[in-house]
Amino acid sequence: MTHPLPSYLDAQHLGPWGIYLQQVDRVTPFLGSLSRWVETLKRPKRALIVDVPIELDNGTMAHFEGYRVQHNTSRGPGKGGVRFHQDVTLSEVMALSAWMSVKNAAVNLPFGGAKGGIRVDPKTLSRGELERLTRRYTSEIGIVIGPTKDIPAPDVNTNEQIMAWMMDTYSMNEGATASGVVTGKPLALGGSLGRREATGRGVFTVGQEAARHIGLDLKGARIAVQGFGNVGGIAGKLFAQAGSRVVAVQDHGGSIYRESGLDVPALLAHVAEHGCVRGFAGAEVITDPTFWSVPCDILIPAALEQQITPENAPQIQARLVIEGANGPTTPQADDILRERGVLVVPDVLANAGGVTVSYFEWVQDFSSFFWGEDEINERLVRIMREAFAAVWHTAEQHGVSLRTATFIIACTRILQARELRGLYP
Ligand SMILES: NC(=O)C1=CN([C@@H]2O[C@H](COP(=O)(O)OP(=O)(O)OC[C@H]3O[C@@H](n4cnc5c(N)ncnc54)[C@H](OP(=O)(O)O)[C@@H]3O)[C@@H](O)[C@H]2O)C=CC1
Ligand SMILES: O=C(O)CCC(=O)C(=O)O
Repeated sequence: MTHPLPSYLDAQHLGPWGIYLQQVDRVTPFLGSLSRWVETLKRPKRALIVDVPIELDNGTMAHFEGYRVQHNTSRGPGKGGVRFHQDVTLSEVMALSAWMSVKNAAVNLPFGGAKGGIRVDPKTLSRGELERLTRRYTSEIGIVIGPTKDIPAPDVNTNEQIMAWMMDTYSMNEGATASGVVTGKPLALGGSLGRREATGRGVFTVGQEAARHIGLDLKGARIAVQGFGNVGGIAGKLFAQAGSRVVAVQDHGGSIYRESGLDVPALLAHVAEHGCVRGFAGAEVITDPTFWSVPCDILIPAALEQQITPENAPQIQARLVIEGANGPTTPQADDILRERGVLVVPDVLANAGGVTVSYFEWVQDFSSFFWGEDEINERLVRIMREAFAAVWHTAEQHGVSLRTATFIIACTRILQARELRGLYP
């Protein structure tokens, strides 16, 4: 017997988790007999909320709320990043963990889905405070993570240094160095070549494939990017290297535009120095709402969820949207874009490059044998291309969007694993 979902698990509940549930509803008719088990996708396996108290530099105490959610582990240990952001909520982390289950299955990695986060604006913390926060959070979630249980990685506002502190804290508690407990580590601690660039490289690779399918030449193609951090910055760089023109970029600091194309290396250097695109000399400033209607061929949302909405979807000029971010497009906006003939390469496929190289890192840590960068990039590109081809074929076969096609492939794999493991009567 199935009880009604609690309100925070309800599809009508606005927010990322509600969006994820609507996506599951859309895939269910395509799951055949496996649709009997679809309820398992509609609730996380395990959700941990932790209090993270730290001493601030001024001697006072502060308490932050942290989360680690394991959505599904049918296909392997939980895998997914950790986000430090002032707007992080349990519902958001639940959705991000579920998208990890789908993503990992879509590119056929032997992982389930998990995600973590702390509700904090890390920009307000000193380095020492950030380290104490990271270590206490790791200690608190230490009861559910581990190299064969659940392996965190970087996400928004987290990086190699934070992964190093997480690895060290977990190892201290275990009494042995456990490099496989997190990925996205510095190279000197068992990190992998190519991990930092992997998500952007994956975005670029599926972009190449999608552009080829719709007859869009990347040379001279105009690109708009929202979010110029790890994902958006690297993707922008790779498109520019391929001869595309990055004409518009938006981050928290504002939006900038240059019809003939921004100088991407100079913009990356500016962001590294100043923290945002504001003040970049070689561009005109545009308003944030105008960003969505700039003339462009490819739009890459690479910031946060729910950025492409029914309000701005009708204005988008691009023929192709490649979702670098997780959950950037609401289901209603998805429908508007589809009706308008805009092709959307969904997050659960487009940004899978990061976790794919995280998988390589995890394998390298276990074998204590490290691969060369060319080998890593070749394997990454091959996996992304094969996954894209399978999704394209499934979309044509069923007459559905690339998002629903990716969900068909991934949810079938997850539910088959569930069934084979005999978790059902
Ligand atoms: N890192 C990874 O390997 C992966 C990341 N992703 C997803 O990609 C997205 C970006 O992550 P990542 O690049 O790692 O994060 P970063 O922290 O490196 O960068 C985030 C970027 O988004 C910008 N941003 C944040 N909020 C807004 C906003 N409201 N409007 C405009 N810009 C905003 C930030 O600007 P500012 O600095 O000014 O705040 C920054 O440029 C997230 O959705 C993440 O989940 C997906 C797969 C893997
Ligand atoms: O590299 C990883 O394990 C996870 C990356 C991630 O958080 C994501 O794909 O959203």
